[in-house]
Amino acid sequence: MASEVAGQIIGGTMGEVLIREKSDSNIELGDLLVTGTKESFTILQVFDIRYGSQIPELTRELAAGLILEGRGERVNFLDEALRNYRVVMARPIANVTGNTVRTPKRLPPFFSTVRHVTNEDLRFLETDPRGKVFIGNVRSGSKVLDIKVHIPGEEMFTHHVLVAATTGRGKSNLVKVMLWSIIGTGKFGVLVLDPHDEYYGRSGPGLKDHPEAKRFVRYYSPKPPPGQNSLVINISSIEPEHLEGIIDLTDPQREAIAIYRRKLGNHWVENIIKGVVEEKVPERSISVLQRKFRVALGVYYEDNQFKTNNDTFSVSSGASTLDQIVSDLVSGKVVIVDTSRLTDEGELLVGSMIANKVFSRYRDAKGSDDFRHLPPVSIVIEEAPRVLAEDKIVEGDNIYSTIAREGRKFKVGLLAITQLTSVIPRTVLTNMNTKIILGNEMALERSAIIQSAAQDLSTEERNIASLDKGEAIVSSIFTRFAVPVYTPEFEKFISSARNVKKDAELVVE
Ligand SMILES: Nc1ncnc2c1ncn2[C@@H]1O[C@H](COP(=O)(O)OP(=O)(O)OP(=O)(O)O)[C@@H](O)[C@H]1O
Repeated sequence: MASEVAGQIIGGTMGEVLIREKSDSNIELGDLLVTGTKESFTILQVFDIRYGSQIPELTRELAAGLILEGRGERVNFLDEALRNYRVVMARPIANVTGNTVRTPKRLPPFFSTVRHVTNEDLRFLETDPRGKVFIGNVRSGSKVLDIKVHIPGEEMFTHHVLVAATTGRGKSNLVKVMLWSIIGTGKFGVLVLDPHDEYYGRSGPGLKDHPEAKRFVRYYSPKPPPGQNSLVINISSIEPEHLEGIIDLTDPQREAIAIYRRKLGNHWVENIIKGVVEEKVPERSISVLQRKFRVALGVYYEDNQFKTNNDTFSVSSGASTLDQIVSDLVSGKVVIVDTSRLTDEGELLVGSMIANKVFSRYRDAKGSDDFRHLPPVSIVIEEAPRVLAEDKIVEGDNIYSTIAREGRKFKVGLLAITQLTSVIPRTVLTNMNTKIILGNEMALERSAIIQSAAQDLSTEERNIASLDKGEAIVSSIFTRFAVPVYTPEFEKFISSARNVKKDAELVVE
């Protein structure tokens, strides 16, 4: 990228510095510009561009008319580049002196020149990647720089992450790249509830292709490939609280459940499904619960036997699956649970059961020596409003909202992926301290994200609307400013990552 002059500051305010663009410098929306010296400079980000002209509008209109009507082949303006130009609006986002980065509180000198950012300017963003999660390369507009952005994993995971974008902008791709970068470290347990079965890579590239996958990736599926694990969960592991905020229940149904649980212990679900009548429980409640369990668990009782339509919930096997998953997480593995054959409720219930178990394991250990050695656990949940939307939380706290609120204390976090941010309550959103914002054409969604971001993104509206696949803005309390990044396409990323020796990636400033 050229380091020559790209423009000159001609006025403005702290929130909107006006720059006249040099005619050939091709400044784009989202570009990072720099003003100052090598040792001490300000980075500005472009958020809008407009035309400027020295020629009165009426004259321009007349000239255009002459050209358009075929009478002005020779009409042109004296010193075209001097008289017509573009004015760029940019916002100072960081003051950099050596390795110290500050939020700008002063305007750059009036009339100073600006240039495009270079790799050298951003070296301060490169840190030792150990214990950190790779998000992508710094981006200036649509130009990708050779600077990798890593965020400290423990802090990021336990303070929750929100990945927001409309469909097809690369949310899953980004999360796959992030997870790839931590596999093999053993420092984090990550549970991926995968409703589209797209993380492991059953029939294409995926996390299974990581060189350390054998030791650090576990795949649970109703139809596991050789060497992986069956996702079979015994229904006797279900506790009434696992259903909260996941299956809609009325008060009489809750009471019925409490009676079955008290009288029949772990066999309560099985007996409801079987239709065993309990005193004081209206038959209607039982039949409604049977129907709800049939939808959520896929288990029903017919011809004197239990039947299942998804092979995941079982009456006879799978008693140790949850413990196995928790033990995988606690030993720093990425656990992918293929929930593609389950209904929404079934998937959320599986997640709720695992999350509950992890959460109580960590809560019980809190304060002990054991706790210090437990790795942080992050739970990746696609279409997060299914459990975090306002109405889901009002109905009754579910484990996901509990984790969003207090998981940090216990080293358990959420990585929530969503197309809809606006339906998630502000209290939950503000707890999500890293937001990775990909393209979004819906104004309402952009504004929900902007309002809850860690940095002031009020000028980013247009940028967010114009982001292409893989382009994102990372707003986090762990970055000094909202960093524009490009996350590579997973397939390309892993083929280059496999060619680079791990150590060679280690760039220490
Ligand atoms: N950084 C990228 N560069 C190029 N192509 C990409 C990039 N990220 C994603 N893609 C491609 O875009 C498509 C959609 O990506 P992805 O599934 O990650 O999006 P998504 O936002 O998760 O979509 P959905 O909401 O439907 O789950 C995929 O075909 C993927 O290969």
